[in-house]
Amino acid sequence: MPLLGDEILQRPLKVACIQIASGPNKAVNIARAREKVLQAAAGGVSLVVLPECFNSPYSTARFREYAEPLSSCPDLTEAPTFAALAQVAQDAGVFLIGGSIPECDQAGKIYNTCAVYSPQGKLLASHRKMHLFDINIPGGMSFRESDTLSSGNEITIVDLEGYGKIGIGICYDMRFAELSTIAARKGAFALVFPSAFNTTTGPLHWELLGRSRAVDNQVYSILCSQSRATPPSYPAWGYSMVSDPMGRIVAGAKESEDIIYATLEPGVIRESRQAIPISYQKRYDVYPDIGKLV
Ligand SMILES: NC(=O)CC(=O)C(=O)O
Repeated sequence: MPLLGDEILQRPLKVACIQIASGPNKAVNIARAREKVLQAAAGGVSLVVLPECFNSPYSTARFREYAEPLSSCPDLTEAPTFAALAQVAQDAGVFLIGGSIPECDQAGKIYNTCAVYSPQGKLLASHRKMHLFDINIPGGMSFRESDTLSSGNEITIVDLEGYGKIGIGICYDMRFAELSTIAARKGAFALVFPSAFNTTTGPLHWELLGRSRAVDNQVYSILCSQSRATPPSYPAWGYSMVSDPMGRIVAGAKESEDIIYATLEPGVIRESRQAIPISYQKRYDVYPDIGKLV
């Protein structure tokens, strides 16, 4: 893991995180996302992030209905959301982390997938949620993504040309520290999580996990949530946030619709790594080097 931030983040990067809620009308969800990406880009940003499941209700029963192929799918040929993401990345001239949407593969399986586009509208990478959100908190939140979704099997690191590399996870993926640590040890300067925590787990773990992943790895973390919706919709937590490598929240939203902005600075990564050089203090003689396990 490099000590100095300059090596991993080549120059300051202005990012925006769009906190919006999705509804049942897919075309409206796509149009709202486009409008907000263009609005954020007008603020001079180079990287824009959308939240998890922004083209559909966050509901296991509805995912198939909203799914689209990224390459091919037996019953579906149209991919209006992926096409709109590519187009708006190009129109806005930004790197776009396209939140996530249900993706259908050639076998007809559905994934919760984040597509990443270049400022020219080229698909740079896609991440399929690796850890499915299957929980049951009595009196709180119950959810079983595995009822309809399949899990991805790859850690996704994307090169944003001219800046450096970022690691991508989707929401529940942030609870699994290994994914973040592997991305950081492979040189990512930021970990980006399109998300939709909820009113049970959000107050307990959202900020804690966002700041922890940043501090563990001395990188920026970017958590981009859906905004709070009214019942019976999924009660997304909101509170999108950017944490710096010291765990300071440098941009944050409340629960309602918002766009937050932050500038990621190489010097902040460098200073945190010089001051607290944990990457050199790790005891790989005692525990295995996680970066060498992949
Ligand atoms: N929605 C998720 O994937 C995760 C979540 O809400 C949580 O971990 O809590």
